[in-house]
Amino acid sequence: MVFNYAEALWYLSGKNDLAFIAWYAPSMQRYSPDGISLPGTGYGARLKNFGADTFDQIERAIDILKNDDPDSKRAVLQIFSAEEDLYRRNIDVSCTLGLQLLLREEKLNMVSYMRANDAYVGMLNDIFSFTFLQEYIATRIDCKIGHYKHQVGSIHVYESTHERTLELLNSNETVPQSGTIPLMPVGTSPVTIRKLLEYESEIRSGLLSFNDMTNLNLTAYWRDVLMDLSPNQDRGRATPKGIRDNQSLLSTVSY
Ligand SMILES: O=c1ccn([C@H]2C[C@H](O)[C@@H](COP(=O)(O)O)O2)c(=O)[nH]1
Repeated sequence: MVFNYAEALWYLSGKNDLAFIAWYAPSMQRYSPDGISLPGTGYGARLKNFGADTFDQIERAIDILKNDDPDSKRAVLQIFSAEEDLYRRNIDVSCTLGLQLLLREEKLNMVSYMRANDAYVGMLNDIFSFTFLQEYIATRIDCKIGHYKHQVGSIHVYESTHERTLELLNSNETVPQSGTIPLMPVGTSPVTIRKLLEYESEIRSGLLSFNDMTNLNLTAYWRDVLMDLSPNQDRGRATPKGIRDNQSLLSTVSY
């Protein structure tokens, strides 16, 4: 879960720097072609700084659905770029083509379109971060969350995780369902996200300790997220977990 919140915030930072995400998951270094960035997997740069004009697609989608055309079929967050090097020499090509937002009956639905998804390692992370984004946008529009549809061209597992995948599928393990699911607080804004990102950077620099976090001027939900990111967090503590909710929202996951 720590990685999930870190990845979601990393996307909202609008950057694709390796330093941020590798702090939570050092294995991400493997996918960086230059040791500095993740040009394909760092979706935040595409979402919030698309192309030469560094266009913020998230703010545009919110503006369209809020102020231009709530019924729009055009609120698409484009991630994959035709300019990416698709040859094997490139180790980091975007797996997500784009995310579509559809506001219907006052609920915000999301459809994700992926060219490829690793069902064992990548899928849950992707579903977490995309539905987190869906919830963030719904909060900004001030509407309820609708369905989430996950569309994938090639969904697969690798030989290295094949055994573990089969074990998981054959086990009786179930996902614990909690009674109440905290929702992202009303009033969450770009200012909130900016503040969170500043605090997150202080966590990585060792300037913000777990104990300092109790005094931050943040709602309990966002304080819990930050506490989750802290290296000296209390791992037994209950935290807001969007992912539990996501499972019931999924309408299709296998193709
Ligand atoms: O957000 C992501 C990014 C990558 N991958 C996985 C899918 C593929 O298994 C692999 C990328 O392989 P290529 O198709 O780029 O070779 O990474 C995901 O599942 N989700």
